[in-house]
Amino acid sequence: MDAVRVEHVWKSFSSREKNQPVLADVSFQVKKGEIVSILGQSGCGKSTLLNMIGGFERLDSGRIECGGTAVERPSRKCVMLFQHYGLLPWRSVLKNVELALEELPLSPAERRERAVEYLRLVGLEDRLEMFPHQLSGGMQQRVAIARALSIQPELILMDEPFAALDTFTRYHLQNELLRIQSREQTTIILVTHDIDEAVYLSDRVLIMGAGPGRIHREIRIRASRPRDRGHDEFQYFRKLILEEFSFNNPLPTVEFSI
Ligand SMILES: Nc1ncnc2c1ncn2[C@@H]1O[C@H](COP(=O)(O)OP(=O)(O)OP(=O)(O)O)[C@@H](O)[C@H]1O
Repeated sequence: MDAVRVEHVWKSFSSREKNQPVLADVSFQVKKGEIVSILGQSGCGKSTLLNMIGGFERLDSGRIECGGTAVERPSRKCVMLFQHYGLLPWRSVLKNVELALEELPLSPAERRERAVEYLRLVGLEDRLEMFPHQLSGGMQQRVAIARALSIQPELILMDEPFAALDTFTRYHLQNELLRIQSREQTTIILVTHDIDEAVYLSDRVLIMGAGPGRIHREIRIRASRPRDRGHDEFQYFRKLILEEFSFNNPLPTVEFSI
């Protein structure tokens, strides 16, 4: 069974002056345990699509299913991870993760145990009592990842989760995410602007075009894991995606005509 089904989804936003079509007839499926990235230029509707899958935004028409059930509102089956970690500054690392578990049927001791287990997975077991402002950006995002995973969701939606981090921290966290994802077999849909990130993490990349947003190509990344960013295979997929956006070999601009 598909973990996520997006079927013929249309969406527009209306203001007093006009009706702006944002998504037109978007359909795709994601299998359980798959990592799918959505790439597209700014404003093509990627975040809107992610918000609709998460149940935060209504569709105009079409249907979205998560785990075989129509998505009508946010649910615990699916968590969202953003670029800005969304931690509560007045709660310790441990308490931030425990907070996410409060609605689950766990005793306080079990809640603590689960939070510590996931913080250990992201290498933060020695920072439990620290507050977010005492951590680096990469560590704060690790807390957010631990918090998202600790709920043991069926689906994680990520909206440019590593965009605010420096390259080395980003690479490190991408590896950690893959390691944990393969253990938990969590399904991930990731919105990113970073072509390398999409090739490194994904089983498939969906390329969106704008005006209104549509998926105009799907690229299956048939590269073995763990992936090597310097390998020809990696460069092949990178180039394929760059060509989709016409970033390779741009036409020379004529400066003077005589
Ligand atoms: N709540 C809203 N009300 C009105 N228009 C909106 C709303 N949310 C998004 N839009 C518009 O919908 C379009 C798509 O926005 P969206 O944020 O989904 O794009 P995006 O592809 O994620 O962009 P970016 O890559 O820059 O984050 C934009 O033109 C945006 O202005």
